[in-house]
Amino acid sequence: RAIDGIVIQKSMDHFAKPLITLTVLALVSSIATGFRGGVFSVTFLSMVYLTGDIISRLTSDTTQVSDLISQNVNLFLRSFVKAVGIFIFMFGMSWKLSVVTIMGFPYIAVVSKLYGEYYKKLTKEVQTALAQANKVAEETISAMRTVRSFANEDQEADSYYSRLQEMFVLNKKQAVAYACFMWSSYISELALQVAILYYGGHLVVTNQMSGGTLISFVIYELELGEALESISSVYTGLMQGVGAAEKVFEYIDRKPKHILDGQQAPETFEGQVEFKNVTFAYPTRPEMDILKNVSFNLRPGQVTALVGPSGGGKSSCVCLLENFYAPQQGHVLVDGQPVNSYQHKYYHSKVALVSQEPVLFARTVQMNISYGVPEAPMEAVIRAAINGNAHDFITGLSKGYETGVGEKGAQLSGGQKQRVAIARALIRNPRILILDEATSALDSESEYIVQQALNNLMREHTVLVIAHRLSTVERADNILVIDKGCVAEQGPHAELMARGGLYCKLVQRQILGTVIDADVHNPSPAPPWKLKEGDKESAEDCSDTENEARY
Ligand SMILES: Nc1ncnc2c1ncn2[C@@H]1O[C@H](COP(=O)(O)OP(=O)(O)OP(=O)(O)O)[C@@H](O)[C@H]1O
Repeated sequence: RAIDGIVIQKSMDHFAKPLITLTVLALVSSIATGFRGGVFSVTFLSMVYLTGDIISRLTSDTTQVSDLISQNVNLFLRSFVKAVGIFIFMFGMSWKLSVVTIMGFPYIAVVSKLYGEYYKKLTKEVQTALAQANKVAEETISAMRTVRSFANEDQEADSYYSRLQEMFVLNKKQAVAYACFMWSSYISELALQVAILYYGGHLVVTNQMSGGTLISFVIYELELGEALESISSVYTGLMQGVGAAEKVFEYIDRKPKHILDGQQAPETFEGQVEFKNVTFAYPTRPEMDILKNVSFNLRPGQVTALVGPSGGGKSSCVCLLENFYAPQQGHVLVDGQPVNSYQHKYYHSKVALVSQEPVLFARTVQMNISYGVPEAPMEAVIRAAINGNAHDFITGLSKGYETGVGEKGAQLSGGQKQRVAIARALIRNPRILILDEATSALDSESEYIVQQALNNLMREHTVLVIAHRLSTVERADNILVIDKGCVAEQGPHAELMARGGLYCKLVQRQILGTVIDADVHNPSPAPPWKLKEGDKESAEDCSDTENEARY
């Protein structure tokens, strides 16, 4: 109208009115722009806040989702609203020219759809390749000493490089797809402009349209082209975000196979454990039964030792008692109730595990001991450390209980880590204590002291010990020999020795090994654990070559 006002009517009045309208619209539009920016910032800040808890696990994917979506949804919405608005104006000006414009749309839509799908697929593949590359890097860095000690740096670097190469190939495909898409959208836009000018010129020449209207139409068409262009470029980013989001939601939507929804939290918890005809296979290998119809009892005040050949299923029994998995058949009962019927937090405040290779967290010693019970007072932390024979070495550290232990406890020695882990178990005063060769990394003096502390605990608690060193289990009230997923025999040490079965053979193997060791390397001192004469004899009695080979 402004153009027609000057070019055709040649009147300032006709020109001024649309100019005022333009000014008002510009003002309103700038306010709307500010509002849009503000609303988006707030919305996406809260989105990042919501994804914060999973960000550590899925850093790159979640960051990509929130970055790409926050940047692109904003632009996409603006361009979309703008394109629709412009189109309505164009239609109001000349439906004929608008029809010419629309004719180009199906082509643009089909190309965008195909491109979007392809780009999304590539993005998912890139995410997977990146995750694999990161896995290699993470594993190598966290196991740097192992890599060094085998001088395998080059192979690890090569393996990382080959994963990056895979990603690079995918990135190149993305770049080619983007180039083709851009090329086709520019061509289609250009073709559209030529068609509009050609047909519009014809309409003006035949007096079906004023020159000013054609100019406005062309200006709108340019704006429309700009809006469509930004929609298409944003579309790439959005598809990338959607691809990454699908991966993130795959994780979020994963349902745990073993659900921790137990509700029971009784006031008294005695710690009577019963494995009742338990058959168990790991979910990753469902066809292979690791435990077969296993039944046994653990009683409060008693120490039960699990022994047996490697791979027999001892740790798997611990996993079931810790409620990490559910058995396929049979029941794991504590005080007559299935372990999964107890409330998760409650159960693990009553059942504590000290594993063979305890994992500490990159926090202070005090935080590691009070892990899971952050409200525990300092006195309780110190008491637990004293009972675990860790107090002396902790007070000798530069910052005492405030000393950081490094990633996975790497700044402590094996024995120190184990003592902190024992203190971490003792602080909760558990009713059931599971010790997986818990004293294996200690020197004989520390072991003696820790053993004393554990002995005191053992009188009131249900204790399950997994031991390879038979000296550790000699004193147990009951010994369960687990072999190939079955309870091969059970009873106290003397009874099993007299029976002359598998246990006897295991003992005999160790005694002979130790005696030979002591003779060869260190003829004078006594072996690390004391043998009674009778044991040695009975052990020799049950020697047999087939079992020699197995154990
Ligand atoms: N997460 C797992 N997924 C699949 N199979 C597993 C898993 N963990 C252990 N196994 C298999 O279960 C069997 C029993 O393993 P388990 O760790 O219970 O034996 P173990 O008696 O404790 O052995 P060790 O004395 O060597 O520690 C082994 O054959 C092992 O390969």
